[in-house]
Amino acid sequence: MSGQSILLNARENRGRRFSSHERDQLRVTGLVPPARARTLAQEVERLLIRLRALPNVLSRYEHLMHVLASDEALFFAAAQNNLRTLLPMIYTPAVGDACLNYSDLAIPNRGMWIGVDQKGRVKDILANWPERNVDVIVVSDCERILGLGDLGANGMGIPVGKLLLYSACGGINPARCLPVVLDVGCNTPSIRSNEAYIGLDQDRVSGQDYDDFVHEFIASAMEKYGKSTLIQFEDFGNSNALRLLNKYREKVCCFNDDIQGTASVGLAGILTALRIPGVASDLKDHKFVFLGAGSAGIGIASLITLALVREGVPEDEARKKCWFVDSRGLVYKGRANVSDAKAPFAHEASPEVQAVANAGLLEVVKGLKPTGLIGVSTIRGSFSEDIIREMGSVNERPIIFALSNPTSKAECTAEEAYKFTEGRAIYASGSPFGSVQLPGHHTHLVPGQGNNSYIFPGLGLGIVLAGARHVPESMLLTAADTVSRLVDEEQLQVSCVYPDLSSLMDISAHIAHAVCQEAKALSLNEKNVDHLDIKTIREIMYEPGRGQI
Ligand SMILES: NC(=O)c1ccc[n+]([C@@H]2O[C@H](COP(=O)([O-])OP(=O)(O)OC[C@H]3O[C@@H](n4cnc5c(N)ncnc54)[C@H](O)[C@@H]3O)[C@@H](O)[C@H]2O)c1
Ligand SMILES: O=C(O)C[C@H](O)C(=O)O
Ligand SMILES: [Mg+2]
Repeated sequence: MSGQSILLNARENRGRRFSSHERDQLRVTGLVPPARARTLAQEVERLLIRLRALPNVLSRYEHLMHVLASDEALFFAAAQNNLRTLLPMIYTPAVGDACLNYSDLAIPNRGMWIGVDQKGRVKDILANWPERNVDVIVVSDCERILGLGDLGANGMGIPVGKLLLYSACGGINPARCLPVVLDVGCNTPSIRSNEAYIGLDQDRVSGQDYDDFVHEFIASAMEKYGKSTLIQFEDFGNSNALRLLNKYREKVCCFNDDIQGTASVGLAGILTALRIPGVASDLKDHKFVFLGAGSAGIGIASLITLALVREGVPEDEARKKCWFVDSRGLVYKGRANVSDAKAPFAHEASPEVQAVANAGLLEVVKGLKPTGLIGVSTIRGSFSEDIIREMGSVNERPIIFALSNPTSKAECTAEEAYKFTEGRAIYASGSPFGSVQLPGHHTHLVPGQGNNSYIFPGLGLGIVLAGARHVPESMLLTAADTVSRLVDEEQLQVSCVYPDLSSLMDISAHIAHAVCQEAKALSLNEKNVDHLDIKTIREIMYEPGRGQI
């Protein structure tokens, strides 16, 4: 490799960090400025200063994508050592803005867009990806990007962002990550009317054509990269997400992050809340009302059910702990438009149910008196002051999770949840909110970020290390237990139900260890995991300037 090609290769390039000896050896002397070699820590500091000086979310996103494309070690060193600062710039909420504007961003291409017009040629197109080994593929058809809807090919920011977290939080080598958008069209006029739109200018395909295309992609990816490559389905629309998961979960090493990753992080937060004084300490004694009965809500409720079954509660009874309100109101047996996915959580039309069946969320909360309210509806403000106050009046410590992303879609803010419950709410949100100091309260309250980013990097790492053939639900359960266990007393004191975000690399090592053990217990591991204790896993995780997996 010539000196110039080293500098042009993001994986090799170390810019001004090459020592004078390396500069001579690699023949880059003269091609980088002559000042004395800088350290990675100095470069990270400089990058943070630069980011602070940039005027807005999109300029910071653009800048970071350029750093990523020119100096990967710098990007990931900055991210791993400054997760609290960098995550909101590359993931939710910034990635939402980035996707809305993707066609107009001045950023290098990253990932693969495979168009439905290329049906029959997917294998050949995949051959264009330069890497021979891929551990994780995150694939989206972009029909439901965060709570922003169908963004078509602009949704690439999501698979890219998820995989950046695989490396920054889960220590997967970035060279072994493949972001994919399956461009099956877009039904959002404002996205397609942009003359610079990067996707296919056509309506979404559906039905058999859609299924065949998705299948061709999965079969081609398996053929090229092997059966142990993990496929993460991300931000598919509601009509396809669960259907595709059920179709492939036993056949392919895959999971759906919005259903299963979310379920795991949701359950982790709930399990942690049980340890806070004033909250019933037994999961059996809880009742949850979900606003939104889509992938995320059904996913969380299904895993709560599994957690209760594990404690000996019969499945039917366990399901009764979860209630759903969707855009048509309370979900109950006999109501119109109760899909197969919602049906297991449709309650008998008892007088108690009928009394609130046609009322809004406030009446439902008044009637059912839930211990927890979980927002997965994409509707900002749907947890109104009245509703939050009602949760506060029926619970000493109400659990209020506003999980919709990005920030602009959160059902309520952290401040609203705390203010209207006099600081008693146990609050978490999908996108980050800062800590809150209520007047007259001496401790500040710290909202947890109930985001599947606590789960998928470690889950994926464990799956890759074990060479797991499938991803059974018990892995999601074990990941939830692990995250919950890692929440310390200090976090609980400030009402935070998740561990410190900046320790995500360590959290992922713990999850990966638990997942490897689970794979072994179920004989799903193609690889030996006996030597993989937490310390060993932590040591082999990708960290710039250190060993790589
Ligand atoms: N925090 C996380 O880790 C996480 C993970 C997954 C999804 N999410 C967020 O959750 C939201 C939902 O995601 P999803 O995958 O379930 O989407 P989805 O499209 O599958 O489901 C959305 C649900 O909301 C319901 N809804 C829409 N308007 C409503 C209204 N006015 N009142 C009540 N319900 C209404 C819909 O009927 C549907 O059931 C998104 O904003 C997404 O970003 C967060
Ligand atoms: O992407 C996120 O931040 C979480 C989740 O997968 C979502 O779709 O909202
Ligand atoms: Mg998602």
